[in-house]
Amino acid sequence: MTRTAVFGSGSWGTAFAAILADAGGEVVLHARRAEVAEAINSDHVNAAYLPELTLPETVSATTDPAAAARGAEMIVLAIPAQTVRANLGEWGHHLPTGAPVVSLMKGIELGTGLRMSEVIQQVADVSRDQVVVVSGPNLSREIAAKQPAASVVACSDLGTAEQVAQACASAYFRPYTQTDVVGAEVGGAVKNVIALAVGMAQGLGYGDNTKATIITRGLAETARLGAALGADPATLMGLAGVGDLIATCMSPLSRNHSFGVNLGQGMSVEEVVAITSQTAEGVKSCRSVLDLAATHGVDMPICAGVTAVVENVMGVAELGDELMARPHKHERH
Ligand SMILES: NC(=O)c1ccc[n+]([C@@H]2O[C@H](COP(=O)([O-])OP(=O)(O)OC[C@H]3O[C@@H](n4cnc5c(N)ncnc54)[C@H](O)[C@@H]3O)[C@@H](O)[C@H]2O)c1
Ligand SMILES: O=P(O)(O)OC[C@H](O)CO
Repeated sequence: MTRTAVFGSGSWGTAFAAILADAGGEVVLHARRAEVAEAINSDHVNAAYLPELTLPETVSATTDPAAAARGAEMIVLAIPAQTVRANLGEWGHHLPTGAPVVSLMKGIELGTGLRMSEVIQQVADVSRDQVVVVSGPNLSREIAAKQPAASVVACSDLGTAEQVAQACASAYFRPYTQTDVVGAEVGGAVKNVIALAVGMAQGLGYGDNTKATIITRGLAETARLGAALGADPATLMGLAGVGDLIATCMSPLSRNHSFGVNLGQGMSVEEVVAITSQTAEGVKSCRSVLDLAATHGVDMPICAGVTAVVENVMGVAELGDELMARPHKHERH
């Protein structure tokens, strides 16, 4: 039985803890708030994030990072992308030497342009072959309801990817191993930005042609950035690319999609931030994706427009006009 410490007891950390337990593992969740840990231990429920999910008995929780990490054979990180560096700085020294460190985050670090696996390697002092990325169409509430889903488990070392895949394989969660970590992370980070754009279009009242256009051209932007960073194009046609893009852009359960809908319906960025209690990664990562693209000379007009809206330098309606007025070009470019 694999013993795993999951850091971050929000929506995805909690749902992923259930996956690991349903796959036969023992899980300790690290929670920042004592009341969250107490409710998980006494009632087996994380009411603040996933009230409908009853956690298996083999999931417990603690607010003590050292206790969570003690004896863990695997570490899972399910925290906001922009706080990973600070969080690891705080408790990363408790992580056991040699254990795989699994990143569930979908974002690019602001200021450095680093992918989450790169931040983890830098701050937690772990090797590239030890860092694993899990990414795919995995809306936490559907997973919590045990609806069938699949995901990519990517690591430069295939053996480590297989070990993590084994630990999370269950009747409702099907992992596919990969060695293309870059592709998995680029797909996960960019789809959040594209989902904001699709949400904005929906909020403005536009229908499926517009949404399909944004998704498809969003995939083209993702593929261009992936190619510049050395990703395998096939990864972006898979679960961590097009699969996650479809789920996030189409689902009312997506926080990024919903954030965009609210903007499209006329709320200001500040108003939507004020009513958003969970992490909508695209709001921060639009800037870091765009900066990363600029560093590599990659054109990402949808991401640029979303960033301009999020940074309050362009209105939502203007974004559509700008994109439609761009010079015509060959579809492949
Ligand atoms: N929810 C999903 O469906 C889902 C699915 C796949 C991937 N992800 C990714 O997983 C990551 C975590 O997402 P989530 O949905 O669990 O987020 P969430 O907002 O539901 O939970 C975030 C968790 O991180 C903790 N945290 C630790 N340090 C924090 C800090 N400094 N500030 C704020 N919170 C802090 C919070 O207490 C909370 O437990 C994101 O990168 C997200 O894109 C989410
Ligand atoms: O709710 P979102 O927008 O963070 O999306 C959740 C997952 O990443 C979907 O795979």
